[in-house]
Amino acid sequence: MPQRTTLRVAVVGTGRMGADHVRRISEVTSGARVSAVVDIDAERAKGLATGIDGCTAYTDPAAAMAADDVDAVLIASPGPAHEAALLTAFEHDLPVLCEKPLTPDAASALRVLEAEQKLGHRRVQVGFMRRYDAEYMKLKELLDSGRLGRPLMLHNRHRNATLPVPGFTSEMLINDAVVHEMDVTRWLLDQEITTVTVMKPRPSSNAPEGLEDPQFVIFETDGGALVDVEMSVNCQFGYQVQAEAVCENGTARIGDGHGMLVNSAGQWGGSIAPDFVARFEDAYDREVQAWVDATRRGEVTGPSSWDGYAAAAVCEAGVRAQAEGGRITVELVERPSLYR
Ligand SMILES: NC(=O)C1=CN([C@@H]2O[C@H](COP(=O)(O)OP(=O)(O)OC[C@H]3O[C@@H](n4cnc5c(N)ncnc54)[C@H](O)[C@@H]3O)[C@@H](O)[C@H]2O)C=CC1
Ligand SMILES: O=C1[C@@H](O)[C@H](O)[C@@H](O)[C@H](O)[C@H]1O
Repeated sequence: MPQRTTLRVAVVGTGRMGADHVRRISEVTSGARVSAVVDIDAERAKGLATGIDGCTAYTDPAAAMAADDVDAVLIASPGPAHEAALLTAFEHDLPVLCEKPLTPDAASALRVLEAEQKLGHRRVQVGFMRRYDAEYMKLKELLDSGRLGRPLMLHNRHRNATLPVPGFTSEMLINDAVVHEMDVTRWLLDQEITTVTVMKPRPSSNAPEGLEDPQFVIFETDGGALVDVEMSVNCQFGYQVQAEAVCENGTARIGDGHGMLVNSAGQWGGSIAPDFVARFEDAYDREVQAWVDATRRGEVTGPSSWDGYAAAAVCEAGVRAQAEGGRITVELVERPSLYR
């Protein structure tokens, strides 16, 4: 299929992630440019648009998506605003890269699935960027090769130095953060998560009053694997994401560090990224490039709306497990043929 000319992208939401994606598309990604930025904060949108040739600032996502110079949409507004933006993009049959979460709950994610099915073709890539991280990709390749035998367990650690955003809640540890482990579990193992259990130690004294941090989350899968996630948003020392697969004939672990190991002044060691923007910079670059390349070929690849829905359903079970205790069963509808 012939490549389309430069893809003209509207970026909806220009906060931390949106502004970073605007920079990425303008300076790193090939084959695309930012033709519109949208933010309910007019000054923020105007400030960004001013520095980019041929870029218009909007406060209304629908107005941007109706513009003649918009071919595709990158949604980076907060989760609760995603459904409306996605449905508007579908009205214009525009391809979308939607930051995680697809939507904040399973019912709204199902509405998105239904609307996309009415179009008759996939339009959405969900921003589960770990699938584009070099280390996660290697782990996936190894597990798929079968060299280590069947995966039995996956141990994960997901640590943020400090609260990712002010006002972070105990539920957000699940919905906003562990949602990444839900996606990588489903993707790495190619299995659905069937139950969620959440256990909580005594909260860290670094956590603000009322925040249950850290939390220990356990998934069971329909392939018989057991997965644990230690989740913290107050670990203080840096941003650390690790995963260890325990298989029948061996184990494989990623996330132990990058770059140099230095011996100096009686110490040995490397450095730890300060935050997700630094740790996953390459993954975001690869994710956006993959989306642009696929869109220019007229294809949709990567995590689908189904993956977004499945993660939302696991999040719901996780939040119930937090509140009620015990093992909560994940309720999933049957996978529609569009996503098989
Ligand atoms: N993949 C990843 O590792 C990460 C993904 N995210 C996701 O990215 C999205 C954005 O998160 P942040 O950039 O951290 O949030 P943020 O709060 O920094 O920025 C959100 C921006 O959207 C604007 N906004 C709010 N409602 C809007 C609407 N209806 N239409 C247009 N603009 C609107 C706000 O004014 C703000 O400028 C979220 O879905 C979040 O979960 C965030 C951090 C990391
Ligand atoms: O998606 C992300 C944030 O929204 C979330 O708040 C962080 O905990 C995660 O580490 C990051 O990847």
